[in-house]
Amino acid sequence: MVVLSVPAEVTVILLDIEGTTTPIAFVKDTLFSYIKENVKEYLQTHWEEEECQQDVSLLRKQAEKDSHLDGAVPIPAASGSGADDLQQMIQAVVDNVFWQMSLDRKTTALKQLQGHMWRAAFTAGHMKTEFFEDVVPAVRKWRDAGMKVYIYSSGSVEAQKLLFGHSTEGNILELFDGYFDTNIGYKVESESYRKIADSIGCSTNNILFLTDVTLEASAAEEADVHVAVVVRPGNAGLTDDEKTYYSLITSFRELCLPASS
Ligand SMILES: CSCCC(=O)C(=O)COP(=O)(O)O
Ligand SMILES: [Mg+2]
Repeated sequence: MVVLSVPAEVTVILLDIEGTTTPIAFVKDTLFSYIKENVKEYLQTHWEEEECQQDVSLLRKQAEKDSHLDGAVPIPAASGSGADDLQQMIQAVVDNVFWQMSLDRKTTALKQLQGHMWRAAFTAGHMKTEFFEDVVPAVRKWRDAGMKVYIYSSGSVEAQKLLFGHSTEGNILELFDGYFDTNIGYKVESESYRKIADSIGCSTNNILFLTDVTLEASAAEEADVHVAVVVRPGNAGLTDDEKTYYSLITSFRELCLPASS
């Protein structure tokens, strides 16, 4: 087995979800399919609720920012009160969600709605999160060795807690010291990693970030965070340059913690 030595200054391991702890196939075929199949009915059922109105309002603001993009789907401002107007509005939101998902956009607005929609499916036991088999044993081992373990995903913190609270391994929320999402900043922006370090109360070079996406790895590295790129079945391929440049792991078992941890 290839081993990657974790630098002695690392005290925090920061984990991405999709493509790192969890197969992309689970996210696409289960989580995202659920949204596509249920978004219209969800909006029709929950439209009058405060939480749903906040989600729609955030999506509308995002749609305004996106108006210059090719194929962007606008969401009209609430106007009349007729049933036809309501159905048109709901259809615009549905179309906007489908458009954003077709591009795998990671906007806070889309992720917030998705998190709220998954709540019913997870709490009813209709969905259980899948992890690569090495993930949970490794996280337990890291924690036993004194490491802090955090999650940083584009999925909302609320969604992250649903994922780790309802998994094929049971409720494993206790394994994590905290959760970050795009409210702290996008994963492709270096500043997000500085803010995460501030929030944890450590230096950026105390963090090792594991992700499948090299744009995220590059942003983290620019902030002086240690990174390793996770290569899993179903992940996007890497270029030869990326393979040479980044430390790669195919399993969390390949990480070797410093002796004092
Ligand atoms: C709670 S994560 C659900 C998956 C998701 O919505 C997503 O965008 C995954 O992004 P990641 O940053 O974990 O690659
Ligand atoms: Mg990922």
